[in-house]
Amino acid sequence: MEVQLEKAILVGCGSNLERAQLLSSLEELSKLAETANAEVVGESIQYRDRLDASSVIGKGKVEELVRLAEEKEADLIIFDRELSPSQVQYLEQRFPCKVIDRTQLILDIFAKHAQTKEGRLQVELAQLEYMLPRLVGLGSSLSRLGAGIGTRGPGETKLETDRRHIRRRIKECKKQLEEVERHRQLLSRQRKKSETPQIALVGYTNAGKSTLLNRLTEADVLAEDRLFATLDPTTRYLELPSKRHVYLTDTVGFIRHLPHSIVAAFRSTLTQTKEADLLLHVVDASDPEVNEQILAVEQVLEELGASHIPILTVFNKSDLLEQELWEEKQPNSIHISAFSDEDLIRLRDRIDLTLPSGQINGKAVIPLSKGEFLAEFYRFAQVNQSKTNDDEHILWFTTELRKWSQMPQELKDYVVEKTED
Ligand SMILES: Nc1nc2c(ncn2[C@@H]2O[C@H](COP(=O)(O)OP(=O)(O)OP(=O)(O)O)[C@@H](O)[C@H]2O)c(=O)[nH]1
Ligand SMILES: [Mg+2]
Repeated sequence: MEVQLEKAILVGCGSNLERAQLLSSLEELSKLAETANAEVVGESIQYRDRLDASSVIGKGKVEELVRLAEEKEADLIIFDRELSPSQVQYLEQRFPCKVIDRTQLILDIFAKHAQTKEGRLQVELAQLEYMLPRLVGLGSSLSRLGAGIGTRGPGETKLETDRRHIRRRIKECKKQLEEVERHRQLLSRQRKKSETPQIALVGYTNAGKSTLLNRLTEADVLAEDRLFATLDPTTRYLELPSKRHVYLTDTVGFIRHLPHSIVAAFRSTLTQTKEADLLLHVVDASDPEVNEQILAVEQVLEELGASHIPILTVFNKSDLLEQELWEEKQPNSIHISAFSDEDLIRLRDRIDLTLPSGQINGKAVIPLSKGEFLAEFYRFAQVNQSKTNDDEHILWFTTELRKWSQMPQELKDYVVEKTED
């Protein structure tokens, strides 16, 4: 099927002092636009210290861009910042085509890529909440947008444009999400109960998180050179060199100015990040904007309440670098290429060393008739005190969490008390 590309003009705006950031952000916007099936036919940056309240870029610049839009037969103008409802209204009246902002573009991509029921509900909720205050007057601005980028909901649906229906749909989405979340919590509680440590892959979009999940666990997650390839979390079992088993979860990537509505809507998906025992922060070391990307990820982690979790920073794509620059600079970091088998061995070892290993203290009671389990028990725990009465052995023991997670269930069945620290 031939995909209809929409012609887009990108517009950046900000102080002259932020010139470098504005340029790189616009470049990123261009990648986002391509991911959303737009063809970029023009770009423009307006440097000004104070943004114009109604038009953002100033009336003269608007006129200039209107001419450019006509000349290039543009279908849409994309602003590289979030526009207020009144700004959208003002700009739409002037331009001969659609006007959307960075947030709307990201939401559009999310809608296109969401696969699971939960992912779709989360995106739709974020889109509708974003839309609601922007529908002004009797005729809605969204219906004026026509079709294409900015009007699509998840799963090829068209977004609701009627204000009353939107309110109703928001309620429905929230209700359904609560149900999905209850189910997710159940699963997560089961995982916690199994005492298997949880590791979450986090990082900027396109850093290589899914590639690493696939390479480490033989999962089959789509990994692609495009932004926001992954929206729905995938969890896989991984055995570390110490034979410890862990869960490894891959989830949605972050980006600069990640819309708040997205962070809010994806909160339940992202709780997996918050509950992890270790975060692998995957960084594309070959990206010139690597520092900004690290900062953006750290900001989102803070917003999620996950900044207290131990982090191992994985500088990925080292095969694209001429020299290794990072390892010495950052503590708790490792430099790898996801494509190198040797590097993956190093990474596994490093995860093993970094993953916190707590202790379990407990008491086990083993019947005399099950003597064979007694010897087994000594293999997995340090016995501090023991007592034998007429029909059972009573043991007080300490063991590392990593050994505990390897202890066979039939042995664990004899443990009658335990505490973790
Ligand atoms: N050269 C090189 N490319 C890599 C490496 N790791 C991943 N890639 C490529 O980077 C692109 C993005 O990889 P993904 O694994 O999809 O990235 P992601 O972090 O999951 O991205 P999102 O899901 O979009 O957030 C793909 O084209 C991968 O093949 C690496 O070590 N070296
Ligand atoms: Mg991915």
